[in-house]
Amino acid sequence: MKSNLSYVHPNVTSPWGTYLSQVDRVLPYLGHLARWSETLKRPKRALIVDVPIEMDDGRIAHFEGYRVQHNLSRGPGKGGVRFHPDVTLEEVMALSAWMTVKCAAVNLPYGGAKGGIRVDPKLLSQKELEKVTRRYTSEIGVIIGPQQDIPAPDVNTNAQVMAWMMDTYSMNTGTTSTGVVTGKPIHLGGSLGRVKATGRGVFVTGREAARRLGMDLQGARVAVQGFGNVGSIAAELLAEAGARIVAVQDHTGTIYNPQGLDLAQLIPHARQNGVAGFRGGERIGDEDFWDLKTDILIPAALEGQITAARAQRIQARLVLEGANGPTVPEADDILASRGVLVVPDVICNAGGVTVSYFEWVQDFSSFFWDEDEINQRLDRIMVNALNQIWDTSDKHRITLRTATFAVACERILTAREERGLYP
Ligand SMILES: NC(=O)C1=CN([C@@H]2O[C@H](COP(=O)(O)OP(=O)(O)OC[C@H]3O[C@@H](n4cnc5c(N)ncnc54)[C@H](OP(=O)(O)O)[C@@H]3O)[C@@H](O)[C@H]2O)C=CC1
Ligand SMILES: O=C(O)CCC(=O)C(=O)O
Repeated sequence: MKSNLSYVHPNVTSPWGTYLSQVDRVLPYLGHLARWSETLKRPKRALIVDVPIEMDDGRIAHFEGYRVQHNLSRGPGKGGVRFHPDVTLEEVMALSAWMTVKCAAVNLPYGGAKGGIRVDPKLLSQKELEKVTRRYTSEIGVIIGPQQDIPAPDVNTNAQVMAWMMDTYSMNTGTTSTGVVTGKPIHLGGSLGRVKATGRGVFVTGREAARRLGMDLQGARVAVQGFGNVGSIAAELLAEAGARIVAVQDHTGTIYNPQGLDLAQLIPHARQNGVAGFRGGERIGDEDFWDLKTDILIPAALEGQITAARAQRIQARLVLEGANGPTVPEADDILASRGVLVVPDVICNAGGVTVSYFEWVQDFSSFFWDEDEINQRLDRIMVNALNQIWDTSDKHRITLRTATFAVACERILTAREERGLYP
């Protein structure tokens, strides 16, 4: 039956339109499971909440918040919470769906979920930020929980925000529920290695992809868009492996140095002021970033950044998708036809949720692992998952993105089929 919901026919370059197009591309590889494909195209549950708070000046402000549970076939929902002025329901739907695919790609016992609040946290005081976080947590409290749906950090959220979420949920339920969120501070049940885990996963998949391409990381030129948690850590680890970070871009501008930027100075500078104004490189136009001669490009900001036009200009041989949904479908085709290898978000940035899973397991057992053990387990899971995806890509002659969807969707839909339909 034709649906009258507007999100069913979105623009193909929007996040949800991009995701639906990615699903369409994998259907020929799903065999009999393809009859369950609508499951992938419909979020299981979407909650819109009003988040009212009293601002420091006495005004009452209302913010719109969301929590979408895309699929719960393989386990509880899992996925971050984003605070950003452009967050929409449709965007959160796409982000939650990519979580479903990502968790299955690395074989974690989770479904996919995501949340967000349409708010610019840069305009809030710390007290206002805490109020927004706590009210949002109470409002979505009806659908989250250690066995239901476990939020984590995403854009503009961090360990402090997770601590407030954990505390609010714990107060509301009369329990100490460390397992309700991951990415918490260490002494509140957080895991060693979680802060760097997403960037580390980008590095691990990048290292493996470079090895298969015969690309030496020593001296490889890297450009990074988005220099927050994911971008800066991926850059740091690649630089430790000998790569040269020649360009970084954030909201404040783009900095370029063909000899390599000094990250020990750039990272603290960027945390305070953004990358613009950094003296160890030349300021270039934001659009010029896409023409730079590089070996590796890491989009680590928001969705839809690699458009068809930019895909024609990208010089890198390898794109590591730190961000979720950075490449629109037409750009994917252009990059493939130009021989640019894309390691897709749904495997490339899965390091974060993998260590979130370790955190959740540690919280349940109240037994905590050391950082070496965490990093080794993370490396092993990422490499094994990537190898399987690579084999699938070779077998069917499909992109790594479609291969990741093939591996993941087979797991998701098998679980769906095995659970059956009737209450
Ligand atoms: N944190 C995690 O564990 C995970 C994150 N991801 C994904 O990685 C991406 C980045 O997340 P994360 O690093 O956590 O977020 P952060 O908030 O730490 O950093 C986001 C970075 O992106 C920059 N940015 C935002 N918009 C633009 C733009 N239009 N052009 C250039 N730069 C921009 C920000 O710049 P500024 O500060 O100037 O606004 C900031 O440097 C997102 O897509 C997220 O979903 C994926 C998996 C896990
Ligand atoms: O750590 C998590 O649970 C989820 C991280 C996330 O939001 C993502 O992978 O996009």
